[in-house]
Amino acid sequence: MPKDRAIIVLTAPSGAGKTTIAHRVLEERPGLSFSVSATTRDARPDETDGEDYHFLSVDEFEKRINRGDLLEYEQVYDGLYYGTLKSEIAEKSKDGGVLLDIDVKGAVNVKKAFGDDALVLFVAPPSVEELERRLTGRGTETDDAVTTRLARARMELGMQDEFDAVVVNDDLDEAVEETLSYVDRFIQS
Ligand SMILES: Nc1nc2c(ncn2[C@@H]2O[C@H](COP(=O)(O)OP(=O)(O)O)[C@@H](O)[C@H]2O)c(=O)[nH]1
Ligand SMILES: Nc1ncnc2c1ncn2[C@@H]1O[C@H](COP(=O)(O)OP(=O)(O)O)[C@@H](O)[C@H]1O
Repeated sequence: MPKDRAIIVLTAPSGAGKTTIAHRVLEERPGLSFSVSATTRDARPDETDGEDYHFLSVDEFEKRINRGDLLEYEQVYDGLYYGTLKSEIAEKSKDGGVLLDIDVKGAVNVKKAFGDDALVLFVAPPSVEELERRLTGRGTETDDAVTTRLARARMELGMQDEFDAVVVNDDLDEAVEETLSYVDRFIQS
């Protein structure tokens, strides 16, 4: 029987490919909705406010924290805030399931909050060298930002055993198929 509430989390070091996989999963499973996080980082050229993120000022983000609007939040890089809005999860999790693309510490917190109602998949790069190539190739970060993300990635890769399953994103199509099979099994369980 399908679950009453389904929360699916893709987590990974920056550059491992979780956003790419998340977009593919949402195309393949239109019943799932995306949890649009709030952030204080600037939008990238290909991002849309309200679709990829809710882009907020620091002031506005801190007001939301104080109002208790956030399920979880982290200052992930350079003091930038990222967080999951409770309002994104409340309805979407019951209505076909919700997909979150969040950092590793946030994923641990979501698992603690939702237990068996949450499936947390860790997307791993095939190697740290390939992760660096992808981060550099994406061209959205300065060299300093790439260095910061790689340093954090080493810590995050050490946490992969804490999650429900690990998907190695080497061949993208295979990683998408594997993710879909975990998602389908979870939603039907
Ligand atoms: N804890 C938490 N992390 C988030 C949230 N939204 C995004 N992140 C994470 O913040 C990190 C930086 O995201 P972003 O700037 O989009 O960079 P990218 O992951 O390298 O594309 C990534 O690990 C995201 O998964 C959120 O709502 N909560
Ligand atoms: N399997 C893959 N093989 C090669 N490049 C990939 C693969 N998956 C993603 N990429 C590329 O790697 C970069 C980082 O992917 P992205 O989805 O933005 O990562 P994340 O959201 O985890 O930071 C992007 O340029 C993306 O096109």
